[in-house]
Amino acid sequence: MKEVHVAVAVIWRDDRLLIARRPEHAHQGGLLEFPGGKVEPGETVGQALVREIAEETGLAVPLGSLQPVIGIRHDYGDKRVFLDVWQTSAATGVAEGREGQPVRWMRLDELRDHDFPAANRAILGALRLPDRYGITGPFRTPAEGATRLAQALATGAPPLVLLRAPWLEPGAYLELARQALELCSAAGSRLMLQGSPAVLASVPEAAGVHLPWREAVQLAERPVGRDKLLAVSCHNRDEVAHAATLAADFITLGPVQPTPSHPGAATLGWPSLAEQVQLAPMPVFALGGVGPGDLLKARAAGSQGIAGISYWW
Ligand SMILES: Nc1nc2c([nH]c(=O)n2[C@H]2C[C@H](O)[C@@H](COP(=O)(O)OP(=O)(O)OP(=O)(O)O)O2)c(=O)[nH]1
Repeated sequence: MKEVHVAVAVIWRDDRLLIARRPEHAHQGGLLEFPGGKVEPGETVGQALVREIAEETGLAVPLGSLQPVIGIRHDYGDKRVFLDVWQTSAATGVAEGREGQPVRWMRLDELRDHDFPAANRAILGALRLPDRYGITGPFRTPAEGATRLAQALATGAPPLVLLRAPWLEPGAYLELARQALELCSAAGSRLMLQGSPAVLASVPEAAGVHLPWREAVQLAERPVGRDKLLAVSCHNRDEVAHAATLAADFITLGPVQPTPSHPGAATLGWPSLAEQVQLAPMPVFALGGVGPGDLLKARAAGSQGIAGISYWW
């Protein structure tokens, strides 16, 4: 079955995005969707987006305002699609359903995964995730960890933080996790715990659990509910495929470049990262030797953003 290249538009106006309902008779009919449609032969994805947005909603979008969000390959059984998702906040005009479909400006927190086609889960996931994922760096004791975390958060809190301390005893890690939860919540950051799914069961207020590869490889299915985030550390395409089997909400992939925390480790480089991101059916954070200065490069490679220690710790 040939893959259909679909241009999908996330159109923002203030804090709302434009949502349409697919016609009942269409493929995935009756479900909600982002405006978009097939990329016609000879068209770039940008041209397809500008055309589809105008045809379906009456809005005008400047080509240069479109920014990549994520690319999702999905097999519906009766149809294989590559959803090429871009966003803009520069659309002008009054939105109307030009093809008879109802359209509505909705807040992100109003959108529920199951109202959309299955492939949209990753799109909504990407929109809900930030472009910076801060990982905690070296410290010795839980007390020192809490002090260092408070300092780091004060100098620029990443919206999503991973508490990484594989050298702590399980009890000490949980003690620190409870403190970290309070610190992060006061700083407006969400906290991910690192380790086995059991750590999340012990501190269920955390946003989710991030599995190191050595934990992920032991699992055959998603170990936590959909109300929590599941992340996996991946280093190559086989690991990305396994993370997909576990239905991970996002992954980190790297090291992209040499990094002080893992000296001598083999690096992927940006071109190889971009190739593997293409295959990943979930948002990917580029990890290893990257910081906010690499955000444009990371986004151009199709990833969600950057993850790292050295830039904030
Ligand atoms: N526009 C859009 N399509 C989506 C989304 N999510 C998703 O899985 N799709 C799928 C459903 C369709 O199989 C395909 C888009 O097809 P389309 O909307 O252009 O339909 P079309 O009329 O050109 O296609 P067809 O009926 O000629 O086959 O992508 C989404 O959020 N927006």
